[in-house]
Amino acid sequence: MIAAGAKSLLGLSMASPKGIFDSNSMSNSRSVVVVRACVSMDGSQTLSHNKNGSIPEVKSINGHTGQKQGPLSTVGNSTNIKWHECSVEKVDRQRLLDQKGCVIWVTGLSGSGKSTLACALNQMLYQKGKLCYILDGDNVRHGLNRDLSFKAEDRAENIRRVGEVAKLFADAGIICIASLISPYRTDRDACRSLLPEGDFVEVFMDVPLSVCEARDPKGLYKLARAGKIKGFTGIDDPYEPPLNCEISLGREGGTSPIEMAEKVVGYLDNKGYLQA
Ligand SMILES: Nc1ncnc2c1ncn2[C@@H]1O[C@H](COP(=O)(O)OS(=O)(=O)O)[C@@H](OP(=O)(O)O)[C@H]1O
Ligand SMILES: Nc1ncnc2c1ncn2[C@@H]1O[C@H](COP(=O)(O)OP(=O)(O)O)[C@@H](O)[C@H]1O
Repeated sequence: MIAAGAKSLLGLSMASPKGIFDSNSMSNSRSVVVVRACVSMDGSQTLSHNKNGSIPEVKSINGHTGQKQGPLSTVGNSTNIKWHECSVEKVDRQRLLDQKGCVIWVTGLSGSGKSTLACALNQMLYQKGKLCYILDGDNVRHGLNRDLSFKAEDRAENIRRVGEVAKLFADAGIICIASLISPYRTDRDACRSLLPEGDFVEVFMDVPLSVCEARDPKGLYKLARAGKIKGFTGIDDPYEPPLNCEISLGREGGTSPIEMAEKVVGYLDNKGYLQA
C-alpha cells in the first residue's frame, strides 16, 4: 500500500490502489519525474520511471521487493522485529525541502522563554520557506505523554519519547524544535546520542530563576512557593544546566525573542542546515 503523502509526491493517482497507474508527471522548481507503476494482485509492486535530475530511482514501493532482508532483532521488549528500508531516503527528502533535518533542543526553567523562542524561530524559518515542527513539553503532555507525571522517572520517559519523535522528524528532513524543561543532563545527552553528529543543537535558555519567577505567567511558581505544587523545577526539584551546549541565550540583558531566534537561525545557516 502506498502512503498517501508518498503518492502525491510521486504524482500517482489516489483513486486506484491496485492495478496499473498511468504515468503522471510531478514537477516543481527543482526537478521533474515521470513514474509508471504496476501493482499486481498479490501485492508485490514494481515501478519503472523516467528520471531527470537528482530524484532517486524508484525500485519498489515501501522498500518491499519480495526478497528476504536482514535478520530479525530484539530491541528492548520487542522481539522478532525487522528494520525496513525504503529507496526514498532522508537525503532525498532533504533535497525536496532544500534543508537538512535536525533537532533544536530548547532547555530551561519554566518561564525562561522556551515556547516563545520556539514560536519566533518557527515563524522566522517559515518566512524563509523552511519547514519546522515544534514539540512543546506542555503540548505533548496533552496527548502522547499524558500518562506521565513530573517525578524523575516520568520526566526521563517524557524526554526519551520526545527525543525519539524528534529523531523521526529530523529523519523526515524537518527542522524539529523540541521545547521542554528537560532538567536532567543525562536525558538530554541520551537524546543527543540518537542523532548524527551536529544534528542535535542544544539551546540553553540561561535565564535566572529570579527572572522566571518574576514572570510567572501561569502562576506556577507562586503555587510551588506556597507548597501547592510539589517537585517544581527550580524550587524543590533540580535543574542541571548544560555544560557544552551549542547556543546559550538570555544572559545578555534585554535580548528579545526575535534577537534570540535570529541567533539560532544564524547558527543553522552557518552550519548548512538551511540548504539541502
Ligand atoms: N512540577 C513541575 N515542574 C515543572 N513544570 C511543571 C510542573 N508541573 C507542571 N508543570 C508545567 O509543565 C511544563 C513542563 O513540562 P515539560 O514536559 O517541559 O517538563 S519536563 O521536561 O518533563 O521536566 C511547564 O511548562 P513551561 O512553563 O512551559 O516550562 C509547566 O507549565
Ligand atoms: N526574551 C524574552 N524577554 C522577555 N520576556 C520574555 C522573553 N521570552 C519570553 N518572555 C515572556 O516570559 C514568559 C514565559 O515565556 P514562555 O515562552 O512561556 O516560557 P517557557 O516556555 O520557558 O515556560 C511569557 O510571559 C513571555 O511573554
